[in-house]
Amino acid sequence: MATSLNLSSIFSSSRLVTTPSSVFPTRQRRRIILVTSSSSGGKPTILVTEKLGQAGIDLLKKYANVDCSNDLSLEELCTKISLCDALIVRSGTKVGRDVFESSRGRLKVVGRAGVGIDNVDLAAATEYGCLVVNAPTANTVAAAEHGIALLTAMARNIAQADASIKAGKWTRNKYVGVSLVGKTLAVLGFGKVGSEVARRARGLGMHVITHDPYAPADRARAIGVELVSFEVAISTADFISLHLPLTAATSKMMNDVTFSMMKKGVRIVNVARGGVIDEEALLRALDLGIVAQAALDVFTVEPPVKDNKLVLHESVTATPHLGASTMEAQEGVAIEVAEAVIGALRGELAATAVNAPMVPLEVLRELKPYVVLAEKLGRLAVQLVTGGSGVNAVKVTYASSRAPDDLDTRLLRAMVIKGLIEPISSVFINLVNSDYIAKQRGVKISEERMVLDGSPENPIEYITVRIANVESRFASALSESGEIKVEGRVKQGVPSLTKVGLFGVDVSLEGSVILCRQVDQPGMIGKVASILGDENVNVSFMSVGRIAPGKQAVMAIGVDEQPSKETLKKIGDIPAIEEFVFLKL
Ligand SMILES: NC(=O)C1=CN([C@@H]2O[C@H](COP(=O)(O)OP(=O)(O)OC[C@H]3O[C@@H](n4cnc5c(N)ncnc54)[C@H](O)[C@@H]3O)[C@@H](O)[C@H]2O)C=CC1
Ligand SMILES: O=C(O)C(=O)COP(=O)(O)O
Repeated sequence: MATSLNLSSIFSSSRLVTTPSSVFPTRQRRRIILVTSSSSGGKPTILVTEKLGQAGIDLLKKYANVDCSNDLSLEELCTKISLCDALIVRSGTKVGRDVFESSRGRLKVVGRAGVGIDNVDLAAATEYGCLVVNAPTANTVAAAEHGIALLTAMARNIAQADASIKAGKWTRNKYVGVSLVGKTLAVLGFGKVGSEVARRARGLGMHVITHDPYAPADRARAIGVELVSFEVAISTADFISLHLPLTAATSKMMNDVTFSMMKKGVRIVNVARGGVIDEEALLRALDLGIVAQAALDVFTVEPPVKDNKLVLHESVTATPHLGASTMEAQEGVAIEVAEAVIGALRGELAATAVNAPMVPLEVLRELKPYVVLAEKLGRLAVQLVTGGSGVNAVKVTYASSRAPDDLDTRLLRAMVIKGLIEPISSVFINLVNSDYIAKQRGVKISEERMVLDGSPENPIEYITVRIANVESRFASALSESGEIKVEGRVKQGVPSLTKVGLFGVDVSLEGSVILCRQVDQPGMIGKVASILGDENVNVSFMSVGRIAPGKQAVMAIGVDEQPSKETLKKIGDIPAIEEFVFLKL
């Protein structure tokens, strides 16, 4: 049975909502109350701390008192915020815990007029009951155009030549550039911005390849772009353009090791986030000539320090985070964020909300361990995907002896989506935006209810998550029909993994998991445990599921810490182990 989210009903009535511990930090779990008017009973007050398109300001003024105060110190911001119901920022205002604390409960919405919300402390926002919304689509083209502008300017030394001629020189030989036509461009991250960059680069006659394990292959094919592995992308490209979110997996993705795999003389563009590049390593690669040139719009620390060596480097073209700065994009994001902020102040739902799940407390209490289970199954399943076909068909099965009407699966569905998409994206997913995000990414989620006999005491017996039409980096995770399949139950309150592909296992879903397929034989548990023990990795549990004695078995090992690459290699080198995978929960 497919369940759709009727979000407006969740926001209506008393507007009492709560945050589940699995989704948002637990330091201060409290009920969030969204109210529709300012505490003074009159018009709400909205503080705008950075340049915002006039169309957005005009819209805000129709509904609220608008205070546009740029360049506030933290102290000034903290003083003003206690008099404001909403705050609108771009990337230059740090909205940390102290801001939420200082608001003393009055601040109800933070609007980010752009995509990245790394400058807003989401955990604190949620704890203080403050909704955060962003404007994820209106600056996509601007960022893509800036990427292309940097690519072409870099290849033809435009910035350097311009500085030279302005200094009274007429230097022609020094600024001979390189051509783009026929060259290979690797686009890393084939999301909204990356795909627009790819489309434009094709128009420049470039051969475009992309690495994004989660992007739909048909979208790439439609614009003549080849999806390849990370290694192929970085080692064959003449140009690399970064369009990834800054996540744990992408942080310093460009480092000494990855630079050493690149073609000598590669050229790099970064319009994503500074933290995706190890800036020290880039300096070394530039000085060694591995990287011939770089064009950077974003930096780990913004603004960069005055004598930042990258900014001053002759082979670097730098811009001060201008990706979204076109008249059109700024008007667009201003309208997008203004509508979302006004809607949220009115108590309506924002499709671009990045926090604030809303579920009645009674439902939440009962479903709490299943919420954790759903998210972790999604997280496990997506980590098993490999290859370029992309995640586009996910089926979630809830086996329950409850009558279908007696089980609200909206939160579970949202949490499966959260588990599937958050590890691979810059978006934050909750009950409000999960379906929107899944649809936007071309991920079709279907739900199925399996009605079991027996006592309806437990809301759910087990949940199965299947991803169709993908390859797996752990072949044993495939079901008979070729889908990645993971299944879990709540056992004595603890979410547990009970099936991987065709193999039954029994693993509580905490910490991380190593899955190994092996020839079923005695002594395997001991061998793996002793390798992990040698590195002081604490094993929390082990379980083996086999097809038949002496045949193949899947061993699941729960570990508290992430084992080193060397340790994982030692496990893989055990002769009886046919394949293995390390999964973070
Ligand atoms: N410089 C500027 O002014 C602007 C910068 N941005 C930044 O550009 C970046 C991309 O933004 P959007 O395209 O809107 O985001 P998006 O979420 O639409 O696309 C990101 C893509 O990266 C992929 N991805 C995630 N992890 C990956 C990995 N480890 N390897 C390969 N691919 C991976 C995702 O599957 C997704 O398709 C973000 O960092 C955003 O903050 C966006 C707008 C303006
Ligand atoms: O939207 C984004 O992610 C950006 O990086 C744009 O930042 P800005 O609004 O120009 O400060």
